[in-house]
Amino acid sequence: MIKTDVDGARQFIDDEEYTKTYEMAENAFRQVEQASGPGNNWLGWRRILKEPNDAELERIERHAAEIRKNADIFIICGIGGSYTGAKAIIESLTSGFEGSGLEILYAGHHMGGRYLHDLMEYLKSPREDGEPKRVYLNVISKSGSTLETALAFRTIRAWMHEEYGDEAKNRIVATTGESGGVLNNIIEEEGYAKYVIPGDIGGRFSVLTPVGLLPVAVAGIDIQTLYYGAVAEYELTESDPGKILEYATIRYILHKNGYALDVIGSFEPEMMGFAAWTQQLLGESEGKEGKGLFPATASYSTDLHSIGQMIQQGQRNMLETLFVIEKPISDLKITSMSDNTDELGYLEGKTFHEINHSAQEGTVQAHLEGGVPVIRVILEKLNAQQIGRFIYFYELMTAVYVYMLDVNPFNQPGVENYKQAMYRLLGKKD
Ligand SMILES: O=P(O)(O)OC[C@H]1O[C@](O)(CO)[C@@H](O)[C@@H]1O
Repeated sequence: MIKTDVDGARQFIDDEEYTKTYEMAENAFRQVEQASGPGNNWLGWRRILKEPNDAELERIERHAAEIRKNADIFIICGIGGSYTGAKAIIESLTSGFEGSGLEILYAGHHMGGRYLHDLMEYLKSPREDGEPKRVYLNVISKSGSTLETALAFRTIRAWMHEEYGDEAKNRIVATTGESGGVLNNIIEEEGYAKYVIPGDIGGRFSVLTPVGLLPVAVAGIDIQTLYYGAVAEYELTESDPGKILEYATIRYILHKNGYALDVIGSFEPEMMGFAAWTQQLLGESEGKEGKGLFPATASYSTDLHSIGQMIQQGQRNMLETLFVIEKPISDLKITSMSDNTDELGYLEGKTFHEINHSAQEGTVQAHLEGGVPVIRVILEKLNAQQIGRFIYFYELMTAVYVYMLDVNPFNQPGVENYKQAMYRLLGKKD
């Protein structure tokens, strides 16, 4: 199960205030459970774990196996919740140094012209053996109209049709809402394979739908284990939500007492994709009506040598969340050397994981002394089962905590503002 260590935050909180606020967390959990809070038609991320759709999981596995067999490159084309979760899972469970095999690339998550130009050049360039690259594309957009994604999709699919002719339609997969929107029109016209994003699940809560599951399965990750990890966490927290309520209570009290930032990070670089995923999950859910903790991210030790200074001695308005892995998948012993010119001989016999652990403990001690409350969220091991649990743990914690703020966790009205201003400048007709 997902464990937490909140001692480093509780010391900043008065016991009486904690007990009183915990009751609010219980009420907020009841709102989620009974679907009685604002945005209660957006709770499909719970429904899918209560009633798993095994037929869909199997369809995704079959399709992913076929893509893995035939593709050199698989492009995930989406923005926000349409790609962040898959990227986080893939980066956490694959090493990035596999070398040969299927390459996973991303598009549609920004409008950088150079990036897309260079990506297209790369796709067009032949493989080492001189053969053309076999490219597959998964466009993921619930609305089907997000401009960043739609433009990248237009660019890549136009080239794929030119390059592969009729075969292109077997290489393009679309994941979108049940009906409506231009993407559904394109799918109908071209005959692309389609996966549906359920209407009651918003983008940032959609990683355990085909949005995340198809790309993750294509990356060779066992989606059954991932999915049923989330189911296990769902079942556990239905009867025993204590850890979630504790976490939400602490976050709520710190927010109420004037804290403004949550610096989310890890000493494990492979968890940083999840820092980005959590950033969107929390940010779009709580940042409304003048409320919310700004979710910043920090990768350690790297960022101890940049924003570490600020965390230690800057404005005292931040808490810190650390994702911890107890047992590493793999580890490395410090190299033994006959001489000790580099004066590191005292570390011989230790592993990098052990030393990283000391770096983490030392940092937590320093940050606590510097007045920064620290919450640790702990995975026993980095595997598909624990990651599935972690995903649901955060989804539920987010919903409970945001209900405590008396805010609808499931909409993001503010995101429209930049779109409208951009469309005006681009001269889009209504
Ligand atoms: O899947 P779509 O409709 O392209 O939206 C992408 C993302 O944009 C948002 O609606 C706003 O950022 C996110 O919630 C969503 O994940």
